Amino acid sequence: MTLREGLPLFRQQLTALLRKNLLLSWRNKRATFLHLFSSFFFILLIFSIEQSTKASKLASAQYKNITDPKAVASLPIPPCEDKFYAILPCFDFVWSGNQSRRVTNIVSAIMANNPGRPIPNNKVQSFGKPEEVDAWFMSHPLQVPGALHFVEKNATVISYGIQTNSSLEDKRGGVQDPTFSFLVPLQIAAEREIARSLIGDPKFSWGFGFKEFARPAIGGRVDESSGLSLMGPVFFLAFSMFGFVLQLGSLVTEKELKLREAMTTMGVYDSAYWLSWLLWEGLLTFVSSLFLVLFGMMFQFDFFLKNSFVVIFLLFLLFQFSMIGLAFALSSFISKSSSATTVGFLVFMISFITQTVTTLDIPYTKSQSIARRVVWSFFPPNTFSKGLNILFGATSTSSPGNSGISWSERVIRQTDDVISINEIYIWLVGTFFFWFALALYFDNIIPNASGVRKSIFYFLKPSYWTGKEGNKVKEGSICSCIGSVPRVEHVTPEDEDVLKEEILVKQQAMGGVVDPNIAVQIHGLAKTYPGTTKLGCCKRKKTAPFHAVKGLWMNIAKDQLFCLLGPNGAGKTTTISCLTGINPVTGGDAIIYGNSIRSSVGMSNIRKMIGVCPQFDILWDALCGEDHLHLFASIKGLPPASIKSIAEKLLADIRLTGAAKIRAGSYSGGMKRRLSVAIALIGDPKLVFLDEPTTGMDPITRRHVWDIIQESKKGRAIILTTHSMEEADILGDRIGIMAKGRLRCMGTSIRLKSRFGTGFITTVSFPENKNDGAGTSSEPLKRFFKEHLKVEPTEESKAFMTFVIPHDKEKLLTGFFAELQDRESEFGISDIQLGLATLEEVFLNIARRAELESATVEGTMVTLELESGISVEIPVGARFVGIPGTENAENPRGIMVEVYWQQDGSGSMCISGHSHEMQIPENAPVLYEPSSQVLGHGQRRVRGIVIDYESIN
Ligand SMILES: Nc1ncnc2c1ncn2[C@@H]1O[C@H](COP(=O)(O)OP(=O)(O)OP(=O)(O)O)[C@@H](O)[C@H]1O
Repeated sequence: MTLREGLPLFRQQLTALLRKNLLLSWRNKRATFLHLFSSFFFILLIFSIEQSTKASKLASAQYKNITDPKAVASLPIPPCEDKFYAILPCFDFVWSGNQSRRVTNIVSAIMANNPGRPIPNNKVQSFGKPEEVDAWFMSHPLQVPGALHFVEKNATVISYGIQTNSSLEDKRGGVQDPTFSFLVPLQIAAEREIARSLIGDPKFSWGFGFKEFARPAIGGRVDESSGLSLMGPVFFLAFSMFGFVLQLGSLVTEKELKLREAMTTMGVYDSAYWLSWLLWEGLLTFVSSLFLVLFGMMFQFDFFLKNSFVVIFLLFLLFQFSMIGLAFALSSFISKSSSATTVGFLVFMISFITQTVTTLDIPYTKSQSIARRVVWSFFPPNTFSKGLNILFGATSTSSPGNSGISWSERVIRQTDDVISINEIYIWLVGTFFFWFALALYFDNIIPNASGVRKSIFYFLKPSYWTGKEGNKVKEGSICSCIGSVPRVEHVTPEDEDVLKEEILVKQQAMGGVVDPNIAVQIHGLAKTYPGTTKLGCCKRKKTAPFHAVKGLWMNIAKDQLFCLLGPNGAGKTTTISCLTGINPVTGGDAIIYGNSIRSSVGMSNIRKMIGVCPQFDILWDALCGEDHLHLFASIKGLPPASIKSIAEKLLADIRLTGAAKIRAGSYSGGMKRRLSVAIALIGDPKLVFLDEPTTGMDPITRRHVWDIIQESKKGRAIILTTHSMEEADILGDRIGIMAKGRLRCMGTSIRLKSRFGTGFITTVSFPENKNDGAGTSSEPLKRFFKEHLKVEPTEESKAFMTFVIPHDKEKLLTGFFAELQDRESEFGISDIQLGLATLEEVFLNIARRAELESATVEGTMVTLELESGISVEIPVGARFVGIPGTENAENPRGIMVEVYWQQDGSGSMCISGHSHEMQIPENAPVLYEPSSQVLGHGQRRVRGIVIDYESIN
């Protein structure tokens, strides 16, 4: 099948990615709805607040037309608590002139004759001079609304003065005018009592009336946009945060779940990836901005009605666009999608603070330097709030004209302004490009989910632009110092088949021989994860380099399934990651269908011909099985007309037709694995990597997937890793076992079993009614095995006895078993079974040897508890262990035991038991002898000697 390339592939990928974004938004309806329509709720909220404020204002006299003012005849001195802002305890008034008896009497009369409410003594404070009152005011602010100052000039003249706070005070829609609330009542009272005192008639009185002007409502009408202008900037910012956080979350999720990496492995163009997000978010932003302006107009806000529609719409649209750029840039620094909301909230808080500053016109005034304005404007919420300021100012009832800003007026700077709406547009577009460019840069230099990044000056290298040189990527964060990576020491393989393969590959590589039957040729592939030194604030964290793969040499033929086995941490996944370009190699190379994995051109060719089923399912929870296959098929470049039928066939093959339209998030583990296998097989790839494809599957499904894999072998090479020996046995044409980063053996299943298995396993069964047990009557049978084959039973019970017969006895087996069969009744045998060792045994043997190899270097010991009660320290993986101190005349070299090993749940080697004690043969070489027998705290503990018994047996 011809896959699409170049521009047609770019277009196809872009369409598929846009469709994916559409589906994700559609399936995440609640979030998308909020993104698009939250403006309605914000506008409704502002409208409601404004309406209630307006209603309370209209209830106050200030906002009413006074056509027929009422006269007030009596204005008593009010209690000080009536003052809007009074600090308690307070005084109704204070006075000075208390050295005059006459004045004191006048004040007493003012208090006693206050209409409707005689003033008690504790509500009045007296002083000698006005200066003393001023001094008292300084230390008692807001404790009194007014003061009277009396001077008795002579017997017929008493002068007085009044002090009140002259500012008008507003409280909950009411207005308190100090003149009429406090000044006039004090004046009336003072004049009344002075007159009575001078005239000498305590009943003297006169008529008084006070009437305010008939007037229209103060300010004409309530400013309808006051609520919007106050709260709008914050609300609009909060509204734009929905899109910001959702965008950030989507990008980080794709990175965190390695979905982005999976698409890259499938060959997605970075340009298509970014453009798809940009177009989709741009569309959502366009619609949400449009709705915001329409809702604003619907609620009849002057701001939306008087300013030009296009002017407002563009401000919201460009602001949200520049926030998309900022979200793209920040996404590179976040590795967990759960952090997106936190980052969004942080950006909102910062924006809120800077917006408040911008509302005060800082730094957009002539007194501020241009540099400060430029720096300030790089943060989009700042220019946005300046734009809102200008537009609110243009429609405020307090501004002359208040007719808003038309399209043609956008270029005009308003009086005292240093920036016009048009310049704000330019800033928003500029900052979008600035943040977007930074996003692309950060995307390349910040390590991806596999810890891989480009050099910080990658864009300065011509090879980046021409794509001709190596696929140069680095590992580790940009803040960590990576030490020099030590070379992997070349070790000649112990296994003759591995050595033969290495020599062959080297010869082919040197001679430039390209065998047409070879799909993958691996040349000394090595991978070392660099040790890093992270400089924290308090300490330095250092990790040593780790050699995960230490030089692999092998050929993988076309039409062959190569099965890579190995314990946890053997380096299987790392090998696959290197071959698929996810991780850069440290040494060596691999040629896949003639393309080097070290070249970026080679890698992009390789991506077109491989399929990968990663170890962990990389799927979108919200997309269904069918969506995944359509998306990856499009990314691969399959002709659009064929995608539907190919997806249907693959779904049928993996038995997911019924679940094709169900979201992958609700699939079982096995269903997800099957979908991952199907994704790997899309587009008929020439090389398929299957990393533990059947993990988590039930036995029936597993067999079915084996059938699929078996069928897919035709015409392609498959590299499969697994922990299931049965799977390897059934599927693997060739099996390689890796341990500790090295290939330990390779060959067909039979070859491995015969070379690395302990030999032939014979199980002899006894009839059920045999009542004298395995004791005495089994002795002749044991003797028969011992005499002919020199083997003892490894397991025995009433029902059966198992013997392991070494390979070197193979020639004797025909005669031996013929005689055994003839003497069945003599030995009381009911059945005899003979088989080769299992692959599991081979695997354990190889893993054990690898453990022993590193344990002897690193000194990793475990304790073996012998049945005799002795504890022996032995290296992990040691099979035959001699016990020091057991030497005597009968056993000149002492005794030894065979240690049985198995893997625990985490894949580590642990002791499962040991054999009977036996004599160490004279000719058995010592493989490893510990340097000291004395261990910690002076306590004597025995350290076992590792005997190479296998070499003589
Ligand atoms: N990014 C990394 N940095 C440092 N060490 C790593 C990194 N990735 C893997 N390793 C180490 O490399 C070794 C090989 O890992 P790898 O995943 O290839 O093993 P594996 O054979 O696939 O094991 P499993 O069967 O558990 O998947 C392990 O010891 C692992 O801890």
